[in-house]
Amino acid sequence: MEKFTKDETGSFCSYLSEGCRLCQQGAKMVLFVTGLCPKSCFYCPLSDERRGKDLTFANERPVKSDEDLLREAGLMDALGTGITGGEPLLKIERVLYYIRLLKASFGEGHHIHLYTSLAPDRETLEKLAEAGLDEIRFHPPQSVWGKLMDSPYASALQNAKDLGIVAGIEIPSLEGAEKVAAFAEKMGVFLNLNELEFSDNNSEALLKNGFSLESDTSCAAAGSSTHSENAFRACKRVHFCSSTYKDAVQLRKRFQRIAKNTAREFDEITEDGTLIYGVIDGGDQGLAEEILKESEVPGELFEVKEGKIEIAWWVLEDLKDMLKEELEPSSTKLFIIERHPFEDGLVVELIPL
Ligand SMILES: C[S@@+](CC[C@H](N)C(=O)[O-])C[C@H]1O[C@@H](n2cnc3c(N)ncnc32)[C@H](O)[C@@H]1O
Ligand code: SF4
Repeated sequence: MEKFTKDETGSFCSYLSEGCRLCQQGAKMVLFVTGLCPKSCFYCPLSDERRGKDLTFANERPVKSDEDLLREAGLMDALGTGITGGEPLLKIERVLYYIRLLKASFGEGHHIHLYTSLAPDRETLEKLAEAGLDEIRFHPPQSVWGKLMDSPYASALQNAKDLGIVAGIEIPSLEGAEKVAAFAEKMGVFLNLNELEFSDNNSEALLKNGFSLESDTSCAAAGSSTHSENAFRACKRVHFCSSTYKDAVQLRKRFQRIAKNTAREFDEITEDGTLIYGVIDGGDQGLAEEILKESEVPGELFEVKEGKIEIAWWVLEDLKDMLKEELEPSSTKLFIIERHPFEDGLVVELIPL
């Protein structure tokens, strides 16, 4: 029997695919190809903004042109891309186009994996292999977990392997996972299990299906990890990715990569990969600029924007009394902000001065 030890986030594994390895470094861009999907998994985490809509995103950035995609990959210094959705294969031509574009722009070494809940035919897999797809992860619905050997997923996995695509199965960790593990073992492929997570959109369905939150501070569903422990015994190549791990490690590392590439001289990068800077907002901006000049604040420590000045937080702290006295009559606001490291990134904290 395989032995396993959990790390501090509750994850454990006996095998990590190359796609997972890069994801753990925060080096995988997430390419959401379309929000369209023919399945209706009760645990589907897609938001209303994406579900059922034919929209494309690179990480959180809407993709309207190739430049949007390439710019996002450049910003985070991506070493690879995970193609997801919705169901990416509903837009197969788009998927093939993006695989070719990414390989042509960043080299053959740019690692690309794809998620699908379908069992594509050989011809589709041939096209994907020709375009350069490195890894594919199948997500069969829970209703077929007990009869996978007789399902089209068996031939899809075999065809993918024969065509030189690294193949695996990726499912949420639910009852019956050990049957999928036995199937993965027979097929000689890896199995990724995701700790079942509550999201804004699936909470009601998860509660209805008998799940509850593991704790007040986590999105994980209680009991999900137990099914992975059973699966681990049935397959040599298993990875259980905990909800905490996704938040604590993957996202933080991706933010750190983006922050390193986008931070201005005066942005402080936090351990979480968020940025902290000061803002002089509204009011008499001309006077604000004058005060900064008179105070001999170096030009690289602030940036003048439409209706506001962004500035090193420590400079703003030093000058806040003077700025308040001079600018308050024109209703200027001073604050320090912490936000996710992209344009209009989510504000984590805002401290008025
Ligand atoms: C979000 S889906 C995206 C691609 C595609 N729609 C699919 O389901 O395969 C990627 C993986 O997320 C996992 N997943 C889906 N809903 C989940 C949930 N509520 N909690 C944890 N993992 C989930 C599934 O294992 C799936 O393979
Ligand atoms: S296959 Fe993926 S996108 Fe489609 S319903 Fe299931 S979880 Fe949602």
